[in-house]
Amino acid sequence: MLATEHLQLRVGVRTLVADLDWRVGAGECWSIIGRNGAGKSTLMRALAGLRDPDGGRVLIGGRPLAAWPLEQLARQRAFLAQSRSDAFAYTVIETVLSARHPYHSNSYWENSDDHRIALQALASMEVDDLAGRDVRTLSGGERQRVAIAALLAQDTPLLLLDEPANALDLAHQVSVMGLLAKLCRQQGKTVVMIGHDLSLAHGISTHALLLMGDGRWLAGARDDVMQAPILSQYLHHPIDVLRHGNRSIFIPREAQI
Ligand SMILES: Nc1ncnc2c1ncn2[C@@H]1O[C@H](COP(=O)(O)OP(=O)(O)OP(=O)(O)O)[C@@H](O)[C@H]1O
Repeated sequence: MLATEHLQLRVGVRTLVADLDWRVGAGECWSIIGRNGAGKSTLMRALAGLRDPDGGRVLIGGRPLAAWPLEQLARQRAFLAQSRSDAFAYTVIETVLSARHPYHSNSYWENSDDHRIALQALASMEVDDLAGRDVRTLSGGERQRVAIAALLAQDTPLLLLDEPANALDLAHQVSVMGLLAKLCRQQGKTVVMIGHDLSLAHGISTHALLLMGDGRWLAGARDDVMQAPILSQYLHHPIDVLRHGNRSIFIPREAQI
């Protein structure tokens, strides 16, 4: 579904990602993990086609990003950015309906199917009761759920999410993550997301990509990569793992005071 070949990402003189050869299959759920500033968002923007690589290339469905016409690309991948600012008084439903735009190049896109799909997406994020509200009046968590609803309404095989759990309360973190996992398992969608909560990431991911921030990276099946010594090295902090039923809970060791 998604691949990178010899991908290089740099900012200034600093190399963030070096020679990334990475394959993401359909139905897989990947977590990208690394310290602040390691290059996770930079990589995500390159995967989405919003930033040119400094070397190598990104392929979606075997085709280089540059070869995809934009409208077709928008039917392949949806992207949730880390933050957004709302300059205009759009309503919640208008915001989600605009995600249907790639399906209607030559006609007005607001047909009844679009409304059904948009309302369904809002309901899945439990924000359908906010459909008529001005997006600028929403709380941070409500706005995040509306943004995820828009991503779902775009109905693409590949979902790229930069910190989807941002601003969500505990219950919604669990339900959003559960929904993403279900989309992979039951509908064969491919999810690549960034997250700082290791336990949450471990709970839903099938695979993980670790970034060191100096070019080095490690990609593989979740349980091969999400091991305490490896995570401790990549996150520059000692981490312990506890088993709780069939779950793994990742605990950072306390700082010495
Ligand atoms: N336009 C830019 N000019 C200078 N430095 C930049 C620019 N864009 C990004 N950087 C730097 O590149 C590094 C990687 O940024 P990026 O946003 O990808 O990190 P991240 O891993 O997503 O971090 P976080 O966990 O804090 O979200 C950071 O050190 C950032 O300051």
